[in-house]
Formats: sequence, structure tokens, C-alpha cells
Amino acid sequence: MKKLQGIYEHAAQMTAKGKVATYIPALATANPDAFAVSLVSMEDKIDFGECTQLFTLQSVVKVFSFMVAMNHHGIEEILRYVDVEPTGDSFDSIVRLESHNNKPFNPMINAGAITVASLLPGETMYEKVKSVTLFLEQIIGKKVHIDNEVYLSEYHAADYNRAIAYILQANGFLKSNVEEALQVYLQLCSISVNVEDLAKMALYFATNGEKSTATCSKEVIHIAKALMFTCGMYNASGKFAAFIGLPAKSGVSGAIIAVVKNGAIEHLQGPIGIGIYGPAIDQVGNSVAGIAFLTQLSKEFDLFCL
Ligand SMILES: NC(=O)CC[C@H](N)C(=O)O
Repeated sequence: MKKLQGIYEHAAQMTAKGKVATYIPALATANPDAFAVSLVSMEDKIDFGECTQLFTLQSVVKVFSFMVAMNHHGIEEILRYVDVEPTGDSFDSIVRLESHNNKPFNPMINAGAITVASLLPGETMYEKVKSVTLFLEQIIGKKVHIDNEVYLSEYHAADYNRAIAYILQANGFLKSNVEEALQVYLQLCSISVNVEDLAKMALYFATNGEKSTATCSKEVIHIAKALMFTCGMYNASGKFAAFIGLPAKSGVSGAIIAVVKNGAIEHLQGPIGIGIYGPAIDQVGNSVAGIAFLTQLSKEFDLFCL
């Protein structure tokens, strides 16, 4: 345990180098020094820091809503609305909505995720949100709730996302109206979890969902993992793939999931899911302590997946 403890303690010091997100007012109240990590295998788990602390998923949810939409409509249909190509731009960038036939480049950027939100199964906003929360509840094994304060806070500061949604609608990529797509998207971003929940979400990918009641085709899980590897860490995804080498997804709340298909970390063996919460983020939007932790962890325990 000593090596892992050392990696955690070293990374915890890095929180000072980041800042909590403030563009969503409710996120600005997070404790910048918070840093919690959970690692789970099929048999065991290791936790560091305050593991019961709740926070919102933010962009981490994008992977799961994409999977629910693909499971429902089929891969080919979803690919008509959103591509699987990295952008190298920031997650909220609007510039490429005028290239590439106006199609969102991938479901990990806001444009793609808002499109996916409009495609979720269900007639109403409530049913669309429910389709994703149910999927997550099956993966985590407990009920999840939406943090209404964070949702409303972002909803009232959502000009940028609303602008993206209007462009998408004008170009024929939304299956619902702008407000509904936006509300579904923002409610999904506001799903509240702790790091152990995140670790279980990551373990789902590590095991290809094999022992879970959350059904998803293997092909969809593969696509989701490939997207995490190529686009999961915003416009730092290339560096993350090159220097850490794990499929991962982050959110501006400071959440990260990282997937170890087959590893040995202290007494954990085989598929391992990693969940991280460190709200002090860098300029790209990734948890500074989280990146520091995963960089050293991957190196010390030889986790590079390729
Ligand atoms: N990168 C993120 O986590 C972004 C999610 C956030 N809800 C937004 O749309 O801006």
C-alpha cells in the first residue's frame, strides 16, 4: 500500500496548482483542496480521501448517455447525428459546427452531447433523463439523484450551450426542441455521485459490462472506450493517451473515470475501475491532482493499455 499511498499524497499536493470551475456558479463553492480516489476490482477496493463526498458528473455522463442512445437507436443511426472524430478544440467550442457537414465531431464535446440528449429514448424530458439514470443505477447498484442546485445554476448561465443548441437545431441535428435538449443535457450533467460510484462506472468498462445487469452491446462499449481514449480528456486527450495510456473521461466538477482492463495495483488484480474527485482543475478542464495521480500510477504499475 505504501507505493500507492505515496502516489496519492504526492498528487494531493497538486490541488494548489488548479482552480475550481466558476462558470457554473454552484461549482465555485467546491473545496479546492478536496482530493479523493477510489480503485475497485471485482473483489476488492482501495479508497483515499473523503469517499462519501458527493459531486456532479458533468461531462463524465456524456459517455453513458451516448451508450444509452446507441443501444436504443443502433450504432448506424446515431452516427448520422454525431461522429467519432477528435477535435483538439475545447469542449464547448462552436467553431467546427460550420465544417464537416455541420455534424458534431464527437459525443464528448458539448455539441455532440446536446445532440445525443435530444436522441435519448422517451417522449418527455423526464423519460429521457430517466433512461440514463436507470442505466447508471444498474451499473452502480444504487439510486442516483440530480443535484437541482447545480442544475438550476447552470441552466441560468447556459448561454453558450444554448447558442450551440440553436446552431444544431438550425442544421437539423436536434430531435427535440432546443430547451428540451438543453434541459435534458444539463440535468444529466448534474447527476450526483461519489468516487466509489465513479470507480464502479469505470469498472463497467474494464469488464466490458460482463457481470453487470446494465445491458449494453459489446460493440457499443468498445466505441465508448475508444471515444474516451481519443476524446475523453478534452483537448488534452492526445497527451493523456500518450503519457498515461488509459481510456478516461473527465468533467469540470473535477471528476475522472479511468479504465484499467487488466492490471495489478497493490492487492487489486485484473480489471480495475478508477474514480477520482479533485475539483481544482487546469485550463483545459481536467483535475490537476487527478492527472498527477494517474500519470504516476500508470508509470509505477505499468498500466499503459496499448
Ligand atoms: N466539461 C464539462 O464537464 C462540461 C459540462 C458542463 N455541464 C457544460 O456544459 O459546460
